[in-house]
Amino acid sequence: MAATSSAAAAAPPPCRLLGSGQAHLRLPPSAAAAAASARRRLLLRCAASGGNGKGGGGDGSGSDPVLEERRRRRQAELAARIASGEFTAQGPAWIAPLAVGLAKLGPPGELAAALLTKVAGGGGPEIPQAVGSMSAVTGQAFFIPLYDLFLTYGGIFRLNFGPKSFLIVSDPAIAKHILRDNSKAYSKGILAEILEFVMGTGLIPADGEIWRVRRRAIVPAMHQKYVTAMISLFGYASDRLCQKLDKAATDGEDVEMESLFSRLTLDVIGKAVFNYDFDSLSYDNGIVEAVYVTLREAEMRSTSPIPTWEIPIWKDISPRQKKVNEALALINKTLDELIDICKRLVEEEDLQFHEEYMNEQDPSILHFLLASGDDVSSKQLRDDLMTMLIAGHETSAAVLTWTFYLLSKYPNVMAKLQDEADTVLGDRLPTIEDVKKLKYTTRVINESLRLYPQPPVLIRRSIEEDMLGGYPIGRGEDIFISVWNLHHCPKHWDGADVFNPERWPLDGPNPNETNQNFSYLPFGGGPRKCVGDMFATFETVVATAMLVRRFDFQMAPGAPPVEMTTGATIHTTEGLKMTVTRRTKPPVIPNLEMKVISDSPENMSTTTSMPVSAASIASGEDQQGQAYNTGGLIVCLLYKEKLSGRSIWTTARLNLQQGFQLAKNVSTDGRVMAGEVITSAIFLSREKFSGHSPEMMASGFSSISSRRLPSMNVDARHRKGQSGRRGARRLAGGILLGPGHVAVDKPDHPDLWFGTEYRPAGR
Ligand code: HEM
Repeated sequence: MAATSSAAAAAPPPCRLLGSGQAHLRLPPSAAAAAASARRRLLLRCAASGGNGKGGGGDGSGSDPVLEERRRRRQAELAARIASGEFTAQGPAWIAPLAVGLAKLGPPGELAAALLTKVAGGGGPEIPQAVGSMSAVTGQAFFIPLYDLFLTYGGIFRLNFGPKSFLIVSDPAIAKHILRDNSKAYSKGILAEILEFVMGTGLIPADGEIWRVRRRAIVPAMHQKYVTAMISLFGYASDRLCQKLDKAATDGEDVEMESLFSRLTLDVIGKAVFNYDFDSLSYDNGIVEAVYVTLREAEMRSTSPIPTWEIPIWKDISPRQKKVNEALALINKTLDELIDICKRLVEEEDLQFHEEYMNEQDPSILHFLLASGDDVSSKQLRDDLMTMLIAGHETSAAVLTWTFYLLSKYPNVMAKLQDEADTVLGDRLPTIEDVKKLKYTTRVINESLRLYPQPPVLIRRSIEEDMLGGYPIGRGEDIFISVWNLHHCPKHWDGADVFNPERWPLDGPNPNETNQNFSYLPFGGGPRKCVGDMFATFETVVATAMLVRRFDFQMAPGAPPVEMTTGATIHTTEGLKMTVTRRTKPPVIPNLEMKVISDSPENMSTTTSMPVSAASIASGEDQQGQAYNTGGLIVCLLYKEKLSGRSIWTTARLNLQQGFQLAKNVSTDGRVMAGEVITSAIFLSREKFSGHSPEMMASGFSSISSRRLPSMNVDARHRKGQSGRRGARRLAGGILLGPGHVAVDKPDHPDLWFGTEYRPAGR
């Protein structure tokens, strides 16, 4: 996103950007009382607790009471301090910072400050002023206290922090004026300063002519055909994450979802922007580490009280800065190499450039830019790529993190979501048509972005004089447009703090800043609106649908409380630790005619037709024994019903050779040649291999793995009290060897089950 950008920017530092300082000024008693009572009524549960479950959306299944209490206390304290007038300044805008400066000079200065405030207090209408205090913002994300101040001071007020002063905008009409109607009067200000070291003059920080030229070059690269091509990239990347979660579910390990989402979106954006596979879900290589070092630095700079990176000698000797410089050098080198490779590809290809130009093998934005003949320096190209990498990475990761947090709190939303994913996706990787049908999933993302906007604040600086909300403002004003406040404003939203995807009708338009008249700004608005809005929406919808289709997600027992902090976007303070369990649906057990082959190799070709159903294996001790006696190989077949698209499980008992034979018949796209079977998984009972030579087993396994049998994801549980997963292990080709009993899941045998799921070959 502009996210980072915005984010970093967006997350102006409680310290460096806001400085420090203390105020002591008055709010008229009646106004203070009214504000306090409004706050009591409207007290926002802006904590990560996910709302109170009222309203159409969730059931509000509980948040941490200790956390809630701490939050309530903090807010009540702040509310009381605001009501006491502690934060209220009077007089013209320049007075408070100057008065604070004078007061620091000792008693004479204090006297001068008091006089100044008194004399200046009698002017015309002035922007309401609040004076920030460090103690009000420490220990929580900086945008949270701004919400209470907004309820007191209104849609525009000035916040003075020591010598610094900011205009805080929470009014949709003023936001529209700044972002859209008079956008040329505003630059990115502080944001550009903070991000210069990593984004240079990339699209997010750039202003003026550079921004105009680069935006005109980059926007066309994200055309409809490109975004459609990205859907399969989102699907594959999400599938990789599913595989990781499969393993965690099998191993019974909890997972930290925030970092996994960060990796998922890094993998996506690397391919999408410059065709580089970070594969960060699999490895932590140098370049992945370098990207994270750089991101952390951007966050640190946006929240640090002292800009140590600007101190002449220190910046050259500090180990931290050295590491950052090395990371940047590695990223730049990698980008230069990718640019060179791409240039060669463009020279060699004989595709004609046109509006919807796209190289199928490399649909990246970089490829489009080079093919378009974009006449730009390597440095500018690197700045643009780096900007999009950061913009498209952190925002999407944050959206997924908070969406899954909310889903864990609202199980009824989760159930609806899973229903939609089952119906629309079945076992397939999503297509663009599927994504359009995932309407409820899209509403969940829309609503998640309302409650947790990424970034929570947009930053601007006035470069001309202007009128905001009826108040004149001068040049050089630093402005924070609080998207958080706009999205939580109790006047605009019913149940503002409730996660309620139903507030957005399924058959209505996709909510955006235009149809919500700037009360909803998930992707900004006006000429600087996010260029990746459709990309990001599809990405998060695909990932969400694919994950919830396969897994249930709950907060892990003993997980640290989920609280917000600001980096480039809204982060959790201690991660999002979740327990992931595979969804086990009671299998529909058909009485299908299955071929059961005799145990002896001579009779391999002789097939006996007899009815075999899952129940015949799972329903009793005798039959289980029988299953093992046939040769120890149970093949699970997943049928895809042609008409309904529903999956049906059944099993057949086969001997080893038969199993291998079947595996060989699985084509590389996962379909068994003959019939409707789309995948298979083979489970073996180790003890039962005794009758087969090691050579035969080895050749069987290698033939399976060379066919890339798609049964890579296998869950097996063994009968309670037996060796369990300790004895189970994977072999080549995803075959699970387990010493225990294996049987098909069955509602009346919840402790006996196994399953596998369809994967396209090679995934
Ligand atoms: C859910 C994910 C995303 C969110 C919430 C998001 C949000 C935003 C917002 C709010 C802005 C406006 C910033 C401002 O006005 O200061 C923005 C700008 C931008 N975003 Fe995104 N973004 C997301 C994903 C992406 C992706 C995937 C890309 C690239 C592929 C991207 C590229 C950009 C760029 C280049 C800008 C700057 C546009 C300009 O200044 O002309 N964003 N984003």
